[in-house]
Amino acid sequence: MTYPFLKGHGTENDFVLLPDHDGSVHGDLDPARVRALCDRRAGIGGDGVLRVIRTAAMGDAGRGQDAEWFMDYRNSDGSVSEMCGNGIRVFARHLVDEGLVDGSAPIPVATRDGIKVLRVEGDLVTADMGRPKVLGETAVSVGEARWPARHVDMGNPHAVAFVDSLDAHGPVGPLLDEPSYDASTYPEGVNVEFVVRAGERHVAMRVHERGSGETRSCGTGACAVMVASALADGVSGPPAEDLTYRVDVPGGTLRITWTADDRVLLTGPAVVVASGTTAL
Ligand SMILES: N[C@@H](CCC[C@H](N)C(=O)O)C(=O)O
Repeated sequence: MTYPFLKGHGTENDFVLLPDHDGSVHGDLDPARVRALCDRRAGIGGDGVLRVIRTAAMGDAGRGQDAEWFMDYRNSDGSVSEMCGNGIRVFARHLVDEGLVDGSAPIPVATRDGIKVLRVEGDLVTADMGRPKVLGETAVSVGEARWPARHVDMGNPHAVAFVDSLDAHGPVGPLLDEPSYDASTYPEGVNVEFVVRAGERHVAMRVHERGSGETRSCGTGACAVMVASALADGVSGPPAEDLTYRVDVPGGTLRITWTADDRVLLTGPAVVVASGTTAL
């Protein structure tokens, strides 16, 4: 049996897309299948899988969400996450490319973190990620190095640590292993962002993603980093007027706006680069 797939990325955070509009093709999407699809040598390769399914076919997860399409996201280890900021931007690109939605209008997409609204403008896709939750201070460590970190929830959990250098030969290292974190703060695991200042309202980051390891970008992570940076810059909550930061990631650049009405907008490129069939 073979199945259609597509491959896309947002700032090199890459995904296998599985069209399964009525939910009849992939059943419960077994974690072993997700791992096989994401395998960079024996599979297609990706940081995660985006199942493209109608909300009506998602059962309880989609209940009460007034959006035709649902982004059913899995990390490359097969685990489920509530939200993926780059993934949902690639998802919207795919819906527009395939004529499944009107790309000239806002696009609502249901997720495990509720409905997100996207706008596609040329090469750029913006996701309204909703209200950030700033949940206090924590700490993360890599080997002997330990940093204070800001706990920010963007629908999924993040720990944002400001460091002196992102160099893989420095204390942050190559991030081959998961950083240590406080399991009582993050019982379901955490995405850890390491951040340096690059200029005014301009930062750079690396990320170790829960369920995927180090990736070249993380949209929700960039949003968490922007909020933590703005707070460190003296903003005490939702800004008086819209505030935009540039966030550089290894795979490109994202622009994050924290709006005066307390929403976070994530903007960057998103492309679908291949399609085919797979027997995996
Ligand atoms: N890469 C994503 C985040 C994917 C989910 C994350 N690994 C988690 O488990 O929460 C993004 O672009 O936001």
